[in-house]
Amino acid sequence: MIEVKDLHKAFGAVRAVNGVSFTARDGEITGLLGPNGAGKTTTLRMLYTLMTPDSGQVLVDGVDAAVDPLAVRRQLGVLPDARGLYKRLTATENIDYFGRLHDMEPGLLRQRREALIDALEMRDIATRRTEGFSQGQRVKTAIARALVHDPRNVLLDEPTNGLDVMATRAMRRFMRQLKDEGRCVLFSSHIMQEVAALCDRIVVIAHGRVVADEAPSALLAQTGETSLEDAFVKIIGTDEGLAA
Ligand SMILES: Nc1ncnc2c1ncn2[C@@H]1O[C@H](COP(=O)(O)OP(=O)(O)OP(=O)(O)O)[C@@H](O)[C@H]1O
Repeated sequence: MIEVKDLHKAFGAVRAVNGVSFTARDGEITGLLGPNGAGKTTTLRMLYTLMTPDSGQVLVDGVDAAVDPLAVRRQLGVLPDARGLYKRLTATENIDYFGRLHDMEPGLLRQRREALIDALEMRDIATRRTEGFSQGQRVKTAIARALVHDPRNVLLDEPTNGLDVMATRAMRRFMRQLKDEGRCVLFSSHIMQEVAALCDRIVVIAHGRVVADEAPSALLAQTGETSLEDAFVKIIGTDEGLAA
């Protein structure tokens, strides 16, 4: 479980994250939804301890990220916005390298890596160097690498960005599988459709603030709209929505 309490982060005069609080629960998919520049990536970066908040608190399975960042990283699997693969290494070597950084026992690492290669349908690219990989192939490799140590909590920054329809559908299936395994899955997106198709809970962020935090059905009821896209536009696009 991930608990975020009153996070703030400014870059000079830009208040990128301005008092964000929410909870992402185990066995659920939580979507962080907001327009470009809303503060999603900055929020996620603070959650995975890449960036220090100006104020506020992040708890991962009850562990405070400011107090024990290493313990928090062990509990997290992260697909960052910059996928950052080692291009001279094969997909398998990229995954194994992360497993070794997590001090995994070789037998367990092999078993877990092979299971992820199957689950992500990347057997055909497993022994290829990642240089020249397509967007979808890079995302799959980065996700396998992020999950090799079997984390309870999974953070994905725009996981379907740049993926085609088939790859997007496969990614959604995979995220549901993570949820069914009881993990806490938190991902960011600026695409309503994406969030609607997957989420148990939607946290809408605009201008660095949470403007809604509801189950999809409650979001519709709250806005009086019949489509989630209209609800999203209403929430972020009107003064009432922004003040909510
Ligand atoms: N390192 C930085 N230095 C200066 N400004 C930054 C930095 N990182 C983010 N910002 C600013 O903070 C605000 C929030 O950015 P952030 O990347 O968190 O948004 P986002 O919701 O992830 O957007 P997108 O959907 O476009 O990726 C933006 O105005 C952005 O320009």
